[in-house]
Amino acid sequence: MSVTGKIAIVTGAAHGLGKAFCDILLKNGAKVGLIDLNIDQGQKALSKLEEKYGKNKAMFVKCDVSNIKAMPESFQAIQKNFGGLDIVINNAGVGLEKRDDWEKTVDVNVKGTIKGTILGMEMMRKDKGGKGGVIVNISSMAGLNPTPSGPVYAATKSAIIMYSRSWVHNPELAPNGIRINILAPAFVDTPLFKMLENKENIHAPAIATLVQKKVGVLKPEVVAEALLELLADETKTGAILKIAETTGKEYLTL
Ligand SMILES: NC(=O)C1=CN([C@@H]2O[C@H](COP(=O)(O)OP(=O)(O)OC[C@H]3O[C@@H](n4cnc5c(N)ncnc54)[C@H](O)[C@@H]3O)[C@@H](O)[C@H]2O)C=CC1
Ligand SMILES: CCC(=O)/C=C/C=C\C[C@@H](O)/C=C/C=C/C=C\[C@@H](O)CCCC(=O)O
Repeated sequence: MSVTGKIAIVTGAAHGLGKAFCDILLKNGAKVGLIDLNIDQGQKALSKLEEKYGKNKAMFVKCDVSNIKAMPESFQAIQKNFGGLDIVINNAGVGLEKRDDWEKTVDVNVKGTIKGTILGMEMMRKDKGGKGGVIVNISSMAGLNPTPSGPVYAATKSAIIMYSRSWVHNPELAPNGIRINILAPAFVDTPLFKMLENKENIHAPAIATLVQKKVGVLKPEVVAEALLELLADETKTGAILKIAETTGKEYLTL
């Protein structure tokens, strides 16, 4: 499936990976709805993308994806504005771990991704008036391996993998034209990664440093190329694409 002419939603689009995903989608001729809870940074990201790719191809909608009651309105606003929906990237995620705010990590990473998947399926299913489409849920290598620096974060990223793959095994999905894939990057150079460099924010910082040396740090643009591959290859559903700077890309079978 070429993304040219397709309509996409990217959550957590103001910074880091989300912004890079919007960039590559627009570069390849898609229209993109950016969702983020940060209005200032969301508008800034939109302005930069408009400078590069022109007006009316992207829009920004403020939404906190941990507020699942607010999410339908944001998805519907994008669908209505562009006249359809073909691609959903559930990317918004946080790594709050050390303090009492760990519940936020569950709310954003798990509840936000689940609700985004439900909305994507409802809006794109052929038996509900959609044309079919593809959902990519952003997990992490931390969802595949024990991660002492962030047990809560790792649990949320594992949950994303099995939630997504469970839907793929539902016999209603393929006939309705819905594919769901999972992208599992190791460290990527984003504001979230910079937050991890402050050892106050993570458990077992010495282990985190060792792991980082082992897996390296990816550029967001490289991960965005991998996303494009998961979107474009129509044979891929239930795929888990792992990517790390030192070892490159690898499709996993669980
Ligand atoms: N940076 C890394 O090393 C890796 C990141 N990931 C995952 O990739 C995704 C993106 O991460 P980064 O770009 O690194 O993070 P980031 O912190 O640089 O950007 C995340 C964006 O999500 C937004 N956001 C946070 N909470 C939100 C909420 N409740 N509702 C809506 N928007 C919200 C933020 O405002 C920000 O714009 C996350 O799911 C993260 O877990 C996965 C593997 C590695
Ligand atoms: C504060 C909690 C936390 O750790 C948050 C992390 C947030 C983002 C970065 C994360 O998504 C990247 C993880 C990369 C992990 C890479 C490897 C691990 O899976 C452990 C591998 C262990 C080994 O090979 O020995």
